[in-house]
Parts: sequence; structure tokens; C-alpha cells
Amino acid sequence: MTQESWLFAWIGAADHQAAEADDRERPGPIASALLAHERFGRVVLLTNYGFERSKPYCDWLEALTSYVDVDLYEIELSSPINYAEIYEKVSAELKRARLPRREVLPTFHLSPGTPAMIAVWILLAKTRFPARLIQTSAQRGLERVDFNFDLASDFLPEYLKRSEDRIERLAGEQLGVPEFARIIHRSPAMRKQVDRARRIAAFDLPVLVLGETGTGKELFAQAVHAASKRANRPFIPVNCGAIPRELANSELFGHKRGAFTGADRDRDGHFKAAEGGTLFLDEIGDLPSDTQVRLLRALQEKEVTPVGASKPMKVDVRIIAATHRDLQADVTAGRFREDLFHRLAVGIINLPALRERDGDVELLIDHFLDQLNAGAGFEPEVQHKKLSLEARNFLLAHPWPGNIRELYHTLVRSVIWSDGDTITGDEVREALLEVAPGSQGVLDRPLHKGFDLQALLDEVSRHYLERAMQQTNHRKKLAAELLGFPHYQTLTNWLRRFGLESAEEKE
Ligand SMILES: Nc1ncnc2c1ncn2[C@@H]1O[C@H](COP(=O)(O)OP(=O)(O)OP(=O)(O)O)[C@@H](O)[C@H]1O
Repeated sequence: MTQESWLFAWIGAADHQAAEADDRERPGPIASALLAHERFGRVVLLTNYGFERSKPYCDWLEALTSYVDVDLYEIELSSPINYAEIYEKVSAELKRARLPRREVLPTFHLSPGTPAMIAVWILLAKTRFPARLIQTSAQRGLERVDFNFDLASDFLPEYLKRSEDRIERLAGEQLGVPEFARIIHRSPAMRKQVDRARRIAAFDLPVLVLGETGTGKELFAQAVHAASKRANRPFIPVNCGAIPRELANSELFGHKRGAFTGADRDRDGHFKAAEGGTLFLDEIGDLPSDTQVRLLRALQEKEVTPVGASKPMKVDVRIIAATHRDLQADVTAGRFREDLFHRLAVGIINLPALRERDGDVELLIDHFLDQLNAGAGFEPEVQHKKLSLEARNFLLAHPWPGNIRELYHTLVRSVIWSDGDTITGDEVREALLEVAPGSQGVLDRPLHKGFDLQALLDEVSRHYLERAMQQTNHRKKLAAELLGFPHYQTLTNWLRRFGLESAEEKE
């Protein structure tokens, strides 16, 4: 992506004098910058409102605006050396210009203006509004001002983190539920959901957690459980999407010996294992319809019947369900029972995607980096890694389709693969590209620690199984032919293995 460069500068006394002298050989700082670098997409000039303007100065300004597109912001300063006021007003203008943003590289011009104005540019460029700094002089023309002082990545996150930890701790202590402190957040959108979860935790009712993959649904479920009166009893997480459909009833409710081929002894299901505690049913939308009926019964009657048993047994289990799917759409399409949906959706927690959480990415980056540094033990090469400003900005600008999980794993890979103690922008970019879907063919994925051949083969199988089923409108005989299987029973086995069976299948 190409970045557009925007110039920001105060109009100072030197520009004023240069305008009055009208000497083309000796242009003022702003004109020098514009002459040396003509590709500024936008020029924003700040002028002190109280500044008295002479006629040549007004002419100069007019000539300048016809030469480049200039936005002139008149700023009311009680004094041109009032640091606090300059800081506040310039920050407001930069915000008004909607900075920082990915496609814009701001350039702050240090030469014009008072020392207070210059100091404020430097502070802002190194903290809230990352920017390039330049200066101009008659002798040396335009120069970039570069020095190794990375306030934003070296000091601020640490400071912010400390205060954030404190707030989290206080909030946790206040309500007696420190479990929620594990949910790192700062955005109002998340605060709302955490507040909801805290309230719901106190009531012994079912909860439905909605959110894209990797948004923290399980983390919320754990926190609700830990803050509930069931905290000392088991928390059993079950991924419904990973259970073969024909085994779903037995997995959840248990079975009796001889109930089906292969059932050579009695087996307790997850309900029994969660007795007195919480059963977390992840990907609830994947449960087959007959299991949905049994689950509804369990919620209504507080009893379950193991497969092959003649009598139901009482259970005392709180259900927290979760899904990344649009469950209401599944209800409308008849894939999910409406009565079960309403039973589960007593307390709904709706987790926003990471890209919708203002300020959270920054906080999570620091949290995970601290965690990784602390876990690095005494291996010097993996100790105390930090991010360069470029790397940090890249992470901040990424949309994170895989949410917190993707951010975490990108950081893990960056820490492992970075050479020095500062992770560069390129290293982060590479760490992200390694998993970006479709970015690499199956034959040229990098081989490294954590590479999983079986997972890659499964990915390929799943992909072609799904395509064949779609292409044949779920007609198994045709799909099996397309895939080169001798008959459709083979396809059935494959679909079962990958949990891809659906109600739409036809012979
Ligand atoms: N706000 C957060 N603060 C700290 N860690 C988080 C946060 N949200 C998620 N995580 C971590 O990110 C990872 C993914 O979270 P989790 O498994 O809860 O997501 P999920 O929504 O249940 O994912 P899926 O839909 O894929 O099952 C976990 O390691 C979790 O601890």
C-alpha cells in the first residue's frame, strides 16, 4: 500500500520575514520544504490567530495556496510559548484531520515556529501521532530528522499497561470477581459485554455467547463460571462441531452397555461430568436435530436419558452455549430449533470482532508480549523482545479476521522468528503471511516447529469434500464420482470423519 505524505507546519516568523524580503534565493522554511519535496498530498499550515499579518505576508500566503492545496488552520493561542495550549490544540487539529491512519504518513516540519511548537511536534510524533520529522535550512536544504528515541514503543505501553492492570484489578476486586480481569479490554464495546457477563454470572441461568471465531467466547464462559456459585464445581468445555453426529447423544448424555454396536460398557456423558458445575457447549449450531431435542428436554426438565437407558436421571448443570454462526438465521432456515434458541438465549453476550474494539489491540499486544517475555525463561535469545514502531503500527492497522487468537499466534511467531530483541515490521508481516489464507500454496508452506502435515492434509480433504458436495447440490453419488471414490459409502465415511454431514444430503 502506498502512503500519501501530508505536511504539517506552523507558519513562523522566518516565513513572515522571507515573505517580506521577497527573495527567491532565500525562501522561508515552508516554501523550502515545498520546493524540495513536491509530492505532499496535503499541506496543513497552522497559524497563530493573534499573529499580525503584513501585506507581503498575505500575498505570499495567497501565492502559496495557488501553488499547492493548503489547508490553513487559524489557532487561537494565548501565547506562542504556552506548551500545554499548543499540545492540546495541535492534538485536536490532528484528530480533526483523522490521524493516525494507515494510508497517510504525516510529516511534521520542525523549522518554523517557536521552540515550544517544535517540542510539541516531537512529542506528538513519538507518541500519539507517529510522524516523520523534517527541518529545512538555507545551507543544507531539506533534511529528515531522525533519532533513536521510541517513546511510544519503549515506555508508554508499559505505563499504560500498569494503569490498566490497576483499573482491571480494582474493578475485579470491587465486584469480587477477579476472573474477569483475564479479559483484557479497554474499548467501551467490550466493557459493556464484560459488565453484562458479570451480572449474568450471578444468576443460575443459561447463557448464549455469540461472536466470530477467536473473539474470546470460551474465555467469557470460563469467567462466568468462575464468578458463579458453581465456581468450585467442574467447568466442562465441549466442541459440538468436533463430535461425529451419530455420537452426539452418547457424548453429551452418556450411554448404556449394548446401546449400539461398539458400546461395550456404560459411559457417562459430559452432562454427568459437569454435575454441579457448568457445561460449555461451543459451536452449538452444529448439533444434530435429535440432539437438540434432547438438550431442550435437559434444560426444561433438568434431567437427561443416556442412550439405551429406560429412565431419565436428574442433572444439575448450567449451560453456556456459544457459536460463531448467525444462530437466528439458522432458526429461520429451520436448522436450529426455535424453542431451544429461546431457552439458551436467556442471557446473551455478543462479543464484537477485534477490529470493532477501539484501543484493545494495543493493550492485547502489550499483554501478550509481556506474557511471552515472562515465559521465555532464561533463554537469552527469546528474552524481552519488543516491537519496533513500524511493527506496532502494522499490527494496529491489521483487521484481524481471526481476532484475538490470530493476534496472539502472530506475536508468538514474531517472537520466535525475530533475530534481535526488537521485532521489525518485516518480521511481523512475515509472521502474519505465514497463515494468511490462500497466500501460499499447499506445496510451499514453510517447514518449521509447529508445522503439522496431518492438519494440512485434512485442510485439503475438507476443501475438496465441501466443493464436491456443493457442486453436486449435495448428491452423494455424483460427489463420490467427482472425488474418484469407488462408491458413495466411502464418501459418507469421509464426510463423517470431517464432521461435514448435513441434512441436505441426498443419495
Ligand atoms: N480479551 C481477551 N484478553 C486476553 N486473552 C483473550 C481475550 N480474548 C481472547 N483471548 C485469548 O484468545 C484465545 C482465543 O479465545 P477463545 O478460545 O475464548 O475464543 P473463541 O471465541 O471461543 O474461539 P472459537 O470460536 O474459535 O472457539 C484464547 O487463548 C483466549 O485466552
